[in-house]
Amino acid sequence: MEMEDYPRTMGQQFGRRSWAEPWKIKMVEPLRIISRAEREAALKAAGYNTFLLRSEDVYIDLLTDSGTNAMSDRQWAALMMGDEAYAGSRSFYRLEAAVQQAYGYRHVIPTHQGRGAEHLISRIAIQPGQYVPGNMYFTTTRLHQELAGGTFVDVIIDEAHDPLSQYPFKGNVDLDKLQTLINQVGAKQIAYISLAGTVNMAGGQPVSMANVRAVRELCDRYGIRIFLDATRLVENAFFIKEREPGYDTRTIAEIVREFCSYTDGAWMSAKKDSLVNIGGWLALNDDQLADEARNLVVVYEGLHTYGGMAGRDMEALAVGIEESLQEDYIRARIGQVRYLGELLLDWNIPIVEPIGGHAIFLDARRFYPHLPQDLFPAQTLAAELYLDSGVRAMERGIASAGRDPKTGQNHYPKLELTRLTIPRRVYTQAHMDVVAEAVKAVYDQRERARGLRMVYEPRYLRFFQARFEPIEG
Ligand SMILES: Cc1ncc(COP(=O)(O)O)c(C=O)c1O
Ligand SMILES: N[C@@H](Cc1ccc(O)cc1)C(=O)O
Repeated sequence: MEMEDYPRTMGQQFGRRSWAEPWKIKMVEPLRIISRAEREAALKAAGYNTFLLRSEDVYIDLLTDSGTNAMSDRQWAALMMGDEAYAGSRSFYRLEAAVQQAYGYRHVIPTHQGRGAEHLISRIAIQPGQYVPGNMYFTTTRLHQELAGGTFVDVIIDEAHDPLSQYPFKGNVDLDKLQTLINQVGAKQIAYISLAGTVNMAGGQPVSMANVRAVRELCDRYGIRIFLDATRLVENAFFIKEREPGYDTRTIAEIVREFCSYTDGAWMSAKKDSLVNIGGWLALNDDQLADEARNLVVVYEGLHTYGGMAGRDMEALAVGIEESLQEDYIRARIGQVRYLGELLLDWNIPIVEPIGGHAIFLDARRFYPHLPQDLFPAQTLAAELYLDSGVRAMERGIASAGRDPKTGQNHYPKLELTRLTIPRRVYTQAHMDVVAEAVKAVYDQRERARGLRMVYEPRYLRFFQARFEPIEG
């Protein structure tokens, strides 16, 4: 299929007719915008790190799509049905069935959120000294792999590191890179393939079904397992349906099931695709590995029938899984992200293309070509955007990439991005217009930006708590 075949806007896809969200608003939460002088004070107090702002001081919050989703009336009703038994909660069995049905794995171990599950899978499936190839790093995923003694190796295709590449499946694994690693270290030294769909750090880019099938075939030749980060797999399935030959008549639910069938298990941050505010799980097909995970979960998360979630959380999650697979929901979800991205493209503002699933990623290298990466261009852009409009974004560049644990040297990622992440079912098209105009205003003053210097650097996941000061001049 040629790239020209893809509809650039949802509007084009449906001719001249507009689309709208498949829900109406039943409850509202007031927003507040503080003055420019107050924003300057708030940003300074936060060390120019948007993670350290108080949400009260934020107008439109595009920090993350994690746990920031609006639940449906059915989910709120489900909360009342939570069974808060310590052991054997009815709500767990309901969740277990929902995960088995939607994702197709045999064993389900609940966790408080995604990184709880990342911790478990890393502890049980990595031997110290082993390698973990994956389609681009994710911060928490890689850290847990490293803490378990593993070394992450990036085997994503080169296109993923190029914000301008229009390749439709920029999340794909490069089979040659994977084969080279196998040849170099030997299959026994590979713990598993860490596969994510979509790929968060690449711009929410999808993996094709053909690619996961090919990875499966390669791994079968060597007896290597594949574990999937299923956090945004529903969004990935939307892109497969839209772009991959043969999938346009398949349902999102069928695509999700087929994708998972090529993998041996998955971990999940349910705070994204599954439309809840907290929760996660680890799912495995192997009985012995599942026993180990079920044993370890009681050490770190809670009993194996709640894993850190309340019974009500598990009820809401079970409903959220079903809702996430509805076609009209996912079309509107991705459609809203595209709406914002296309406004920015119309103004020639540099973003990662094609537009991905959960966010618009501003390309800070092209936005601020005069700022070297050591002056934190993406962090600077997030700070400037907040100052201009009270819109909160997130750095996804050199600060997020952290340091090599062996050499202590900074990683210098090719992608230096500022992420405008869209919570699900929360903001309207008018909010997207305001955000686009705010980005435009910052773009119009781009020569004035001077960059930041890091003055406090925590040891783990530094971007969450690091503090910065502006470069004067
Ligand atoms: C792709 C991906 N994997 C894993 C995680 C970890 O999940 P959590 O934030 O729920 O711990 C996140 C978000 O943090 C994510 O975006
Ligand atoms: N996974 C969430 C929360 C998070 C943010 C940044 C991180 O590096 C880690 C976790 C997100 O992508 O928004």
